[in-house]
Amino acid sequence: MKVTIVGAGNVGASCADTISYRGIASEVVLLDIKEGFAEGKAMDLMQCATNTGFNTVITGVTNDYAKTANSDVVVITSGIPRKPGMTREELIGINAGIVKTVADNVLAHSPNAIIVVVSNPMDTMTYLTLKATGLPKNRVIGMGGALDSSRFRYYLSKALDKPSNDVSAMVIGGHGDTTMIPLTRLASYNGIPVSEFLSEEELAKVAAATMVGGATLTGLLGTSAWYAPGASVAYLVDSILNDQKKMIACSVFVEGEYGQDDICIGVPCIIGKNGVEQILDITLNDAEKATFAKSADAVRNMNGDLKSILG
Ligand SMILES: NC(=O)C1=CN([C@@H]2O[C@H](COP(=O)(O)OP(=O)(O)OC[C@H]3O[C@@H](n4cnc5c(N)ncnc54)[C@H](O)[C@@H]3O)[C@@H](O)[C@H]2O)C=CC1
Ligand SMILES: O=C([O-])CC(=O)C(=O)O
Repeated sequence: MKVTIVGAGNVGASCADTISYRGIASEVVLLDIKEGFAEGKAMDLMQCATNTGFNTVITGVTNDYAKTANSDVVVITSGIPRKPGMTREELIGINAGIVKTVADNVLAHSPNAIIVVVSNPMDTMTYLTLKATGLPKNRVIGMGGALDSSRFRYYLSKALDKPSNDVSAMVIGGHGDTTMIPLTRLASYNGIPVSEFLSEEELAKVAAATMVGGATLTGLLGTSAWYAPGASVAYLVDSILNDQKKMIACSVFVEGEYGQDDICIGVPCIIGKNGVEQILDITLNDAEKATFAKSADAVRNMNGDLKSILG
């Protein structure tokens, strides 16, 4: 199975690292616009093979889309990341043009690929990719919920003082500092509601920390995070390539689910070889419904900024 990752920067390279280390794909092509950069990243990663014991072949190319031909999955991480103090939404001006061009280029060589959109603002870039390419909605998937949910589980595990992998929890809604919806009511510690162990106040703190999880890391690192984002993309790609049918919160095109239409927003999805195989339209309580509607309004509002590029 062949995966192309466009953008060999922090997230793209970290994703290639996890995909190869875990043997998720037999072939990974890293493509970047910066001369020699993807070639260097691929060479560095391939020199891990004997020490970590993987057999994936990673190739790096400078803007040569012919080398990406017949990819099963294409991951788009090209574009700029935010700096401390910025929102993801502020990246739209530069990233929209990059994402649209990249999506057109990859599809010219891999017409059957499933596209995973990572570049920010991710929900808007996912919508742009879907509308600009005309691909069926099952083949355009925005990655945000997998990462936000892993951060939610991390913060819950710290509050509970228990291992992250014993915590089950999900974040839906937009992938933004104010649009994310950590579903606290449904979070559990090995099947036991976390409200058995944590007060409402503690849970509110966990939810707030989750929502600004990306901003916190951007403040610490000077640019946005990459290890957990890369691993989250790899997790999603694994479910597609190996038809695992995992339930992952992804930004996908909704048509009536959660009372919304004509936006891409984070909802629980079954992810398999056909991409988005099902959207789980679960019952939210009144407060969650109101928060989801507000999140959807913000996401829809951002899509308005795409008018000039979508025509
Ligand atoms: N959806 C999510 O959960 C997450 C999204 N992101 C987003 O992912 C994007 C990438 O972040 P990083 O890897 O940290 O940035 P980075 O700056 O390390 O890497 C981006 C790469 O894209 C390349 N690039 C720019 N224009 C290109 C083009 N037209 N064609 C090919 N390559 C091109 C650059 O040369 C650079 O190497 C950012 O927009 C960031 O906000 C980052 C983390 C999580
Ligand atoms: O915070 C950012 O800008 C990058 C991102 O989307 C994340 O790490 O969640």
